Amino acid sequence: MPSDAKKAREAAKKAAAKGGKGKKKEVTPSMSENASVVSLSALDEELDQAAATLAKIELENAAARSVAGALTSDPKGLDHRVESLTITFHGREIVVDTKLELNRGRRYGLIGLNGSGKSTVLQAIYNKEMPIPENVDMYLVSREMPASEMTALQAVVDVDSVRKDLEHLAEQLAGQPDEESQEKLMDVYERLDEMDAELAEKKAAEILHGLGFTKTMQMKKCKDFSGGWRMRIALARALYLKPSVLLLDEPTNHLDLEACVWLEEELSQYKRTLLVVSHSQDFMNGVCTNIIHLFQKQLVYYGGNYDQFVKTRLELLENQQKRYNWEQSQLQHMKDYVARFGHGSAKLARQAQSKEKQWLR
Ligand SMILES: Nc1ncnc2c1ncn2[C@@H]1O[C@H](COP(=O)(O)OP(=O)(O)OP(=O)(O)O)[C@@H](O)[C@H]1O
Repeated sequence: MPSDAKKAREAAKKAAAKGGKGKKKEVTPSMSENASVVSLSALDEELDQAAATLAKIELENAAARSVAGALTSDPKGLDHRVESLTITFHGREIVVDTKLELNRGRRYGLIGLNGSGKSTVLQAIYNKEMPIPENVDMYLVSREMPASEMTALQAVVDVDSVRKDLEHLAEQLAGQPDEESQEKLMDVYERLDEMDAELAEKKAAEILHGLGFTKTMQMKKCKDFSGGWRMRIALARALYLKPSVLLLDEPTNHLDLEACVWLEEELSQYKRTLLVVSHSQDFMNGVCTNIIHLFQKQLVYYGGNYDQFVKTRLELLENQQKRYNWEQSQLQHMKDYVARFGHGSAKLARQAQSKEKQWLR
C-alpha cells in the first residue's frame, strides 16, 4: 500500500506535470534550517558528552570564520556561483577575492597544501556563511557519527527525517511555475522516490553492507563501534540522503581497501554535486570530474580528475618557465645592446628596466 506521503507526491507530480499549478503553501523553514532543528533535537536525545564538545568546537570555529561574497548564479538554479569570495579563519586569510563554482553533475576534488584551508572552505559552504540560497540542501561528512544507543541501521534510516523537509520543499516548488523551480521539483521527486519508506531499511542495509557492516554489525549500537566504524555510519547516512550538494572531508580515512573501492564506485555515479577533500590520489582519480586547487588564496579550476590536473598543471608550469626563459633572453639582449651603444638607446634601457621589474614582482 502506498503511504499517504507517496499518494500526495503522486498527486503533486501530476499537478506539476499540468503546469505547476499546485497550491502555494505558506513559507516553510528551509532545508538547512530543518536539518539543524533535526540535528539539534537529535543532539538532545542522542549525543554523548564527546559529541557535545565537538559541536561546541564547531560553533567556536564558525565564530572565528569571516566570510564575504556575492551570489552571481540564479538563486533558483542547480548551479551555484559565489564571486568576490573572501574567507578568513582566526584572522588568517584562507581565500581572497576568488570564485566558488559548484555546478550540477560535477564531482569536484578540493586539493591544496596541508593547512591551506580546505576544511575551512567546506565548513563555510556547509554553514552557508556565503550567500548560497537557503533552499539548497547540503550534507557534510567531516567526522564520525556520535556514539549513541541507536543501532547502525537505525542511524542510517533515522536520517530519513529529511524526507519531511523534502516533502515541504516539493510543496513549495509545486506552487512555482518557473522552469528552474520545476526542474528542481523533479529532482526532489526523484529523491523522494529513492527514499521510499518501504525500501528504507533495505537500502540502508545495502549501503552499510557496502561499507563493510555484516548483518550482526548493522544491529549493533553506534556507541559500541570504534570512531572509524562510526565514520562509516556517517558516510552511509550521506549516501542514503543523496543531497543536492554533498560535501565530504577525507571520507577514505579509516576505510579499508575494499570499502574504499566500494565508496569510490558509489560516488563515481553521484548525479548531483559533490565536493570532496581527500589525500588519496587514486580515490580522486576514480571519483572526480573536476579539480579545485586552493592555491595562493585562490580557487583555481581544472577539468578532469587528479591525474589530468597534474598533467595540465605541469604543462602550465612548463609554459611559464619557457616564457620566463624567453623574457630573460630578451632582457639580456637589451642589456647587451645598451652596453654596446650607450646613450642613444635610452628607450631600450627603459624597456629592459621595466621588464626586470616585472619579473622581480
Ligand atoms: N583553533 C585555531 N586557531 C588558529 N588557527 C587555526 C585553528 N584551527 C585551524 N587553524 C588554522 O587554519 C588553517 C586552515 O585549517 P584547515 O583545517 O581548514 O586546513 P586544511 O587545508 O583542511 O588542512 P589539512 O589538509 O591539514 O587537513 C590552518 O593553517 C590551521 O593551522
